[in-house]
Amino acid sequence: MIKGVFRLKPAVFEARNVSKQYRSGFALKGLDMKIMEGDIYGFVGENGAGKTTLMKIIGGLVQPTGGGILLFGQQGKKELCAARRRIGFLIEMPALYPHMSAEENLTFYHHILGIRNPGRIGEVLQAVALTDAGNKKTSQYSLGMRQRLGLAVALLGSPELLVLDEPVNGLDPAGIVNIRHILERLAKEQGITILISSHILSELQLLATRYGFIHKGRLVQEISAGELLQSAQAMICIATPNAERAAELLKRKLQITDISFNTAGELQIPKASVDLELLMAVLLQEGISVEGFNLSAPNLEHYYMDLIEGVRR
Ligand SMILES: Nc1ncnc2c1ncn2[C@@H]1O[C@H](COP(=O)(O)OP(=O)(O)OP(=O)(O)O)[C@@H](O)[C@H]1O
Repeated sequence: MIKGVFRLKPAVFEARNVSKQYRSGFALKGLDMKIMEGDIYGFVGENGAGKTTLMKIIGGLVQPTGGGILLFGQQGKKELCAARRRIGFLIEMPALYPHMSAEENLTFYHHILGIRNPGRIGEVLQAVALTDAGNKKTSQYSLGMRQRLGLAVALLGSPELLVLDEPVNGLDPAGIVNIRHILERLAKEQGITILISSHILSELQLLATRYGFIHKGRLVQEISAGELLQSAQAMICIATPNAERAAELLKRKLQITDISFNTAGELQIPKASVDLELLMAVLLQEGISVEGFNLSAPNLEHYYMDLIEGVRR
């Protein structure tokens, strides 16, 4: 019998018990984390949780005060330096010369990075959908275009890993979707692994294949997109003009305690905590009219809020 060989993808990045202490206190506190080749790793945490600090440690811009990191399995000082050439960063926007075109700006970075392939500038402009605007002065670029140009700079060295700190921050909806499509293509067509932080969780959920939740400098949990979907977080949403009364009834008659209201004023109940037939029967019996009913898929935002609430308790 021929046995199939199941090969695990290698870790591209690993943090082992990483701490960073500033004078003001700890930014990272014994953080462990692993990004596997091919992951689009969504890095989620509130302001000040430590996301940028970790990204800066990956880039060598900040040194940890405890623990250490591995990049592509390498951990010596020299080896980490060499491994960083295989990574593209968009942590802070690279300086762009406003009076120069995108092509000229890229030529400048191309030179600084010592990249030999002259065709690379055209390739990265195409990858970020800026080919047609390549001759335009960057002073005339929108924020979304500038952000894509920043991504193009990060791509110049043909990285295997991209580290992106809130790349859609401040962009309009079209700009956000543009960036998502570009990143999806880079992951799918070029096999680039991506570490991306964002506060827009609904958007991040459309892109990421894995998530890491960081709270006060510690990684609280890692979960795959598949595990998120299988989590018990699917919600039943009920639209009724008598939402308050319905909630009170369901609490009293069915002992359902975790009822909330969404922004549309609908009742929200975790699917796992109800018997649907019984719930409908109670509402109808009590003369509560149900105008709409739907089941919302497990949602990254709910999952994260529940997780963090649990950690805070
Ligand atoms: N250079 C620094 N000197 C002192 N404290 C710092 C420095 N950089 C970051 N910090 C502190 O470390 C903590 C983590 O900051 P960090 O920027 O890594 O968080 P973050 O998760 O990226 O937050 P945000 O989502 O707001 O960008 C914060 O309390 C911050 O004030």
